[in-house]
Amino acid sequence: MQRLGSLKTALPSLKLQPSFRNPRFLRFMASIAAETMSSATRPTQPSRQLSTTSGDFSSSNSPNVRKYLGTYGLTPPAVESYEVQSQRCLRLLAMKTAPIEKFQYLVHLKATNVHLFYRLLGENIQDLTPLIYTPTVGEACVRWHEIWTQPEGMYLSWSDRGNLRQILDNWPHDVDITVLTDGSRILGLGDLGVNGMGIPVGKLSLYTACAGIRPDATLPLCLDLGTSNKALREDPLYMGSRTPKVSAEEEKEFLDELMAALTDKWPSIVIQFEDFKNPFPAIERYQNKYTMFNDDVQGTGAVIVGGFINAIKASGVPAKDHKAVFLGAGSAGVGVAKQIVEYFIKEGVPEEEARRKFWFVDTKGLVTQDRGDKLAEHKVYFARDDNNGRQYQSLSRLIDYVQPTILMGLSTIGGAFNQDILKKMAKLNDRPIIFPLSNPSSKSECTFEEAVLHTEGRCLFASGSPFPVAEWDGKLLTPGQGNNMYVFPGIGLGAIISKAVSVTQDMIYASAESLSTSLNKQEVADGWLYPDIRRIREVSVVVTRGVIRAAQKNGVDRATELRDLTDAQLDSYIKERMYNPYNERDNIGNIGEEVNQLLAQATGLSGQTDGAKGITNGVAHL
Ligand SMILES: NC(=O)c1ccc[n+]([C@@H]2O[C@H](COP(=O)([O-])OP(=O)(O)OC[C@H]3O[C@@H](n4cnc5c(N)ncnc54)[C@H](O)[C@@H]3O)[C@@H](O)[C@H]2O)c1
Ligand SMILES: O=C(O)C[C@H](O)C(=O)O
Ligand SMILES: [Mg+2]
Repeated sequence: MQRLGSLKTALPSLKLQPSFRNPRFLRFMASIAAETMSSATRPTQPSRQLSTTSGDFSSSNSPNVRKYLGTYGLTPPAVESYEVQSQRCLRLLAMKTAPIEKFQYLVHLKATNVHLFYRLLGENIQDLTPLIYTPTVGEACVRWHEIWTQPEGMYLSWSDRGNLRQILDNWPHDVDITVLTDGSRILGLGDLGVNGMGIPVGKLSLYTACAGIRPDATLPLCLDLGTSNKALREDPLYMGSRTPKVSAEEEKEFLDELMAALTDKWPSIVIQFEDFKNPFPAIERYQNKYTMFNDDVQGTGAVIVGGFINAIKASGVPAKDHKAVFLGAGSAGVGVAKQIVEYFIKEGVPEEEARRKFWFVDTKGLVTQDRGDKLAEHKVYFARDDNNGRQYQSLSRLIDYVQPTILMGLSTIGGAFNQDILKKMAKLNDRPIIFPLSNPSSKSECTFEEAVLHTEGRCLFASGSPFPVAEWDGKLLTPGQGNNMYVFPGIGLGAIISKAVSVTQDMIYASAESLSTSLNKQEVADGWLYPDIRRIREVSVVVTRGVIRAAQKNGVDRATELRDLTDAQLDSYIKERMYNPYNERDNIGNIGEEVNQLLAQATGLSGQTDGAKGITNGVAHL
């Protein structure tokens, strides 16, 4: 094994860039971070009113503090309130026309002023989420090698095996949660190699925005195990290894080492698998040994069950009478169906009967036991044996044969639910359940507008990517967004707070049930399947509580002292632990101490306090 010293010089350093070692630059950055902190002094949510306070001695970015820092004169004279800074950001965003430009601006904002970024995101979650996450993150990943400006996470290559534990020491913060991808199935866009880093970065921003996990306690992690994407391998700007993807067996070896290394370095770490092209059954291999879950399989299953419970109620058809056709039999499709089976069982339907409510279609047509190919292991459970030797290649003919109440799309085939298919579903059902779940928007099996039009406004709809409201018969209809962002933040936070040794299936199922109960009266009255995304922090508290209770029931919680709390007490406990960019200042103490900490931290001259962490995060992520 290579010694750490030589390894560090051999690897691209994840530590501060050279400019960070320049004391003047550091002071300058410290002043920007202080600017962030100064706008974090309000204990309550900011008013919308603009104010332009200047010379405020109590502000940590006041002229006096600037003098103290030696940065007086290096920033424009005004001491700006958060509202003014926020107005500028929103204007800058509005000036940019293409979503990818807006994405780039937000990346820059997060890197230079992290607390401002999270306030802006929190206050504009509905508008900004599609820019930092699905669907824009899809385009960002496709073009990652062209638009990349600064490191935002950690990369581990196949050639690093044997040394993974030491490399983790290069990460400058303590980590509560990591999102890990090998880039091999980025949304429905295929293998994008290390360009896939956009996904862990985006998901972890949502962990912070939706569930209040501190930004500096998150680790975006991208595995560089080669890529099957030849065009990327040959692109001069590609930043990963230019080798074909390693085999499934090799990837397993690599992940075995990585899982052990991550958990050795940060014993309570929660590890979320994301956008893997299902190389091997990782959940079965790791779920009892580490605190891990696969968001695409388990998170998606949970979020769909959450909305599905409400769709079933609204459909007027009893659970036992539903039949589902799934286009796409990959990890997400099968993950969703397995959790719906669990729901049916809880509703009193025997497992065998529940299993037989599903008809899966993949590239070869209906998944049957006798179609003559060797089925991938995960498809076997749902393979039909009652097709009397008939193989269905066309979705349309399968719908005629099955007469389903539910149509789900996890196929990555944009537009697959065409007019013919949607009209058939409308003819068969009063309230057809139509869930086109593939991402990003270009891969969605249909749009909301199409679903509304061809079902005459009767569909119960949820998509993976966001769609605008649509009008039918003079009424504005709102689409549900069945995206796992409703559950993974709460699953992660629940596992962190309960210090769970593993993420059990009951914890995942609890996230679905909690989500389904989190709609308020108005949302229920309006027939929504999911709560308003603007309430996501409240919803995440409910989901987190459900996940913690399930961890306690399963006895996998290490924070056993939480067992005695009432639900109300547990909610308060959760909320108190959520990162809140408005309260950052509260952690800091007096300004002189804050500045000392900041400079000490930025120059690496002393240890850090919790308060300083918030500031250094603003600095170190530049
Ligand atoms: N809504 C959400 O929150 C959410 C969550 C997870 C995944 N997804 C989306 O689901 C999609 C699939 O993800 P996955 O992990 O299952 O991928 P996957 O690659 O494992 O599975 C894709 C499946 O689609 C099938 N397929 C491909 N072309 C087809 C065709 N022409 N006809 C029929 N079937 C076809 C494949 O055979 C495979 O079974 C992706 O677009 C992903 O973005 C959405
Ligand atoms: O990333 C998303 O938006 C959802 C899901 O994890 C996916 O892979 O599509
Ligand atoms: Mg995913």
